[in-house]
Amino acid sequence: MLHTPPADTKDVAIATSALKKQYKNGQVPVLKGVDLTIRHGERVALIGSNGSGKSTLLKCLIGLHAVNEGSVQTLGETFGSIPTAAQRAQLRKQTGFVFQKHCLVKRHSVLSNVVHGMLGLPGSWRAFTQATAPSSWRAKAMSALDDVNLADKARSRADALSGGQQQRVAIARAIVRGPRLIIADEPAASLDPVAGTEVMRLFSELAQVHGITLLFTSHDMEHAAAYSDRTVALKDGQILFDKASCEVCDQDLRDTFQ
Ligand SMILES: Nc1ncnc2c1ncn2[C@@H]1O[C@H](COP(=O)(O)OP(=O)(O)OP(=O)(O)O)[C@@H](O)[C@H]1O
Repeated sequence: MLHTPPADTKDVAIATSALKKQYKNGQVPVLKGVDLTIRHGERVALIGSNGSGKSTLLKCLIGLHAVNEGSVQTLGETFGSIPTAAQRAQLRKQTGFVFQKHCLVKRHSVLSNVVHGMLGLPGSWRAFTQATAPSSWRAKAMSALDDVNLADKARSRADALSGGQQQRVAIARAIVRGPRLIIADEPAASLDPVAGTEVMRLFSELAQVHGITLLFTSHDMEHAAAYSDRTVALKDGQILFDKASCEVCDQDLRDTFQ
């Protein structure tokens, strides 16, 4: 069952049409015609077996990978193969990324790591550390740290924090510029159950409070059910189902992972 696309395109955060992707060294296409529409403010979980193409799809949506056929529209930027440099800059400005490996600069302070979220903005060399950043950026970074309940750790070295805390810093770094979209690839995968649940809860709440569109991948079906409005399942390079997360049943999951 596929989700009905919104009638009004201004409601659309992400839309793909017959998206196909095959890696140059790949034997078969990874994505074989994906039609996906996500409205602004939706929280969407992308699920599927290992190798089903979830990360590839995320990268195509933000222009990190070239698309072979079909088109992508992300935050109003429409592109075929890859976005232009100007489109990429627009996407970068409005999108926050969080990955399984949070990639913090270990020897920098927590606050500096959040200020790094400003990189890519005009004058962004000043985001190299919190010391060179304008006070308004430091204030935004402190506010983002407050959002993830880590304001008291601002001066700590990043590597002095636990894995779960470091992932919360990565979330603060992703939201510091006030993105319209957050793309998160298995954000809780390397965390213990308690820290993972806390990270997902924060993500979902922040997205809801700030009206951010959230698209995340997960192998944890409890996370997908609890922290998204919609679940999209990928199988064999196509969407197997796309439905309200509260309607996903055991049979859907068996069909996805068998
Ligand atoms: N840069 C690349 N070059 C060539 N093949 C790739 C590349 N990235 C991914 N692939 C292949 O594309 C397929 C889909 O990979 P992808 O990482 O998108 O899947 P996934 O659903 O995110 O998997 P997982 O759940 O294991 O993270 C796999 O067969 C993978 O080997």
